Amino acid sequence: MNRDVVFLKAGGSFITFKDKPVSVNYEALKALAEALRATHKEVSIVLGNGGGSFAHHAVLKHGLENPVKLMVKCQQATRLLNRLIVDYLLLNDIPVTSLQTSAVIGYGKGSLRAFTPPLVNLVGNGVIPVLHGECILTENGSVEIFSTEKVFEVVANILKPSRILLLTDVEGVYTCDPKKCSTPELIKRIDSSNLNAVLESLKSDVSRDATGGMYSKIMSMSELSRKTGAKVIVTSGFNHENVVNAIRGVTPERSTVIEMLEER
Ligand SMILES: Nc1ncnc2c1ncn2[C@@H]1O[C@H](COP(=O)(O)OP(=O)(O)OP(=O)(O)O)[C@@H](O)[C@H]1O
Ligand SMILES: C=C(C)CCOP(=O)(O)O
Repeated sequence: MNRDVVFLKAGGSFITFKDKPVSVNYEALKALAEALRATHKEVSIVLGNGGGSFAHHAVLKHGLENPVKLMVKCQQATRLLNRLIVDYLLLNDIPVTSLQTSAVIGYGKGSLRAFTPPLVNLVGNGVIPVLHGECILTENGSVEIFSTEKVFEVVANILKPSRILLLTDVEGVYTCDPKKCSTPELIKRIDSSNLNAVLESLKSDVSRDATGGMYSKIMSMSELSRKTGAKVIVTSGFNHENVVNAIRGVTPERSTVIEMLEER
């Protein structure tokens, strides 16, 4: 692939109102469409959408029911949000199509497997595949709740990303939850020198949603940066210039960069 591959997550905190079940933030979708319009011919984008007030809400509601019920209700929620996003982007002339995560990633013979030709062919032909966080049924009938970040971990083996961009409703990772504390400070960079301290400060966020909140996001992305050498940028999806710059490889001033280069 001769263009840079960029993994872009439209986080649930950005594209939905996470505290209001089944609610889409259309202002965010508009911002996403504008950023994609400005950049999709320059780089190869793999888009992933988070679960937000759709899937996280479904898991909360059905988490204690039997695994099959949880799985079908969760997948109904992930499918719905993914479709709303894909249809919105298509209406805005962005060449996207949906890839149902649970149809291309699954367990077989005890390990995680991915059927990647559809993904590779879409990206190779200038189409933006839209994957999503998902509830995945295992061989023994249990359900694994996969964040979009985990999906990126799986497909990164095939489609080596040059950079990974996580769009949320806040400008990056702060010293404390900017929606709850009075003096949050933006952490501009996370690397091996401060990773453990940052994770320690995020521990209390683990239980906020079904995939471990900001703590699990940083855990997963620092590991992926370590494995691939890719820079990960967390920033607000609402700042058009920042998002376009980040997709093009220019780190925005108001963002958090996660880079674990030294241990490769
Ligand atoms: N220290 C922190 N720094 C930044 N955000 C934090 C922090 N602690 C908690 N948060 C919360 O994390 C939220 C963003 O993380 P979240 O896990 O919801 O991301 P997302 O990927 O957009 O969502 P989803 O998992 O639904 O896709 C913000 O809305 C913020 O309130
Ligand atoms: C809750 C489910 C099914 C996955 C959500 O994925 P995420 O919002 O990317 O963490």
